[in-house]
Amino acid sequence: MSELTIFTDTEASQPVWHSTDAEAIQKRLNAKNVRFERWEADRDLGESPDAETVIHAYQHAIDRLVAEKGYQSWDVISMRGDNPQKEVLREKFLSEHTHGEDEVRFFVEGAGLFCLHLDGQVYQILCEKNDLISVPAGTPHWFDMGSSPHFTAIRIFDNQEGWVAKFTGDKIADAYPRLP
Ligand SMILES: CSCCC(=O)/C(O)=C/O
Ligand SMILES: [Fe+2]
Ligand code: NI
Repeated sequence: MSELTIFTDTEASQPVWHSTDAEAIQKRLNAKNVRFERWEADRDLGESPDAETVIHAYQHAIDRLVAEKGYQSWDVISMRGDNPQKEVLREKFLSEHTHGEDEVRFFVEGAGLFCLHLDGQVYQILCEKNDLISVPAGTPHWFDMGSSPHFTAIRIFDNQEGWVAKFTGDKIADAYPRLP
């Protein structure tokens, strides 16, 4: 179940708001210009799908986003607990960063925790299968995949280069809850 938990950016131990209600989550996020929708991730991808399989299965969803917003490229990130890169990648995404474009992600398997640093607050969104999220360009954020990751997400970019991040150097992520 998707969840949103909101903290102030000065008190990491006491949430100020929490919900698992998709409509309430959407309302809160839309108020911050964050797009959050429940799409349908209903294709059978097998145990450990490669990128081509995922793209092929969800070309209709990619086409819809491209038609809507003119996005230019996409890729697939798929993580499992046995990935030898899991610790390195977890650390990388746990460093607060920004992108020069909206961060558009469609979760087609599993779950991961997006943490947005917005207007003096921290929005922790547990995104799961079926969730489409789009975080505005320039929003400081981090992402936790947990110690035993299990997710597949399609990443849609408004550039030809794909994933480009600017790390803020702020250690704020260290203070906030993470996935087990
Ligand atoms: C579910 S995609 C996570 C990795 C990533 O692309 C990113 O930018 C995290 O902030
Ligand atoms: Fe990011
Ligand atoms: Ni909860």
